[in-house]
Amino acid sequence: MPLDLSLYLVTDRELCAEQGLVQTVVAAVRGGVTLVQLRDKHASDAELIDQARRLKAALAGTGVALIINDRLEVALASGADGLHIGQDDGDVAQARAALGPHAILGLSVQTREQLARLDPSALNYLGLGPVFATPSKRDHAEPLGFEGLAELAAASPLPGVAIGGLKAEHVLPTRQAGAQGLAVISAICGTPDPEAAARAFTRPPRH
Ligand SMILES: Cc1ncc(COP(=O)(O)OP(=O)(O)O)c(N)n1
Ligand SMILES: Cc1nc(C(=O)O)sc1CCOP(=O)(O)O
Ligand SMILES: [Mg+2]
Repeated sequence: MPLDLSLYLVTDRELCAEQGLVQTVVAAVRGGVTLVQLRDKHASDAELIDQARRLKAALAGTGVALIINDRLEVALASGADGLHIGQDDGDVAQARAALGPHAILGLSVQTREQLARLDPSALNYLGLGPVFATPSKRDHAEPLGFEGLAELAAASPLPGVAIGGLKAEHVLPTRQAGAQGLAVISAICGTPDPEAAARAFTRPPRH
């Protein structure tokens, strides 16, 4: 499955609940989402595997890959296309060994020191953030701003996707900072029209 980081939707249990997880994701993909991450901190493994399988079926034929947040066992059992882990979510080399060479593996990075320590050969992309403070992740690190994002992106040995408080109006500055794309939760999930919300990122208004 090709990796397109342009518009990366990260799901949220509560925000997707109103319209349904699968319906929200399908609408967002119609609007231009290029990659999807299933993120649910409260679901059991069994529940998450079921959600992942339903999402994978819904994404069939779209060319959009499905990534699982945090849980290697769920990624392996569900037939998802990959895994996203943070600095405290386990060992990158072990995850790569378990997933095999073709799966997508992403890692969150917040600092230059973390960048210097990582092994790029085991990874496909980096999540760089947060750009802004966000209520979607209560334990997030110190916001980078676009200046901090640009410093990380310039030093990154891998394609980076920016995350944290990003809205459609941030497409241009995010790209100018050197990120290949934007990862978002609340600007798409939980909006009345996830398709239109995604489209706003792919066709930002002219100034
Ligand atoms: C694309 C992307 N980037 C960063 C994160 C954050 O991962 P992590 O630091 O492990 O935090 P949680 O998402 O697990 O709370 C991400 N999920 N996706
Ligand atoms: C899941 C996540 N990770 C972050 C990081 O900085 O690593 S910020 C974040 C939440 C992003 O949600 P929203 O688009 O609603 O701000
Ligand atoms: Mg994590």
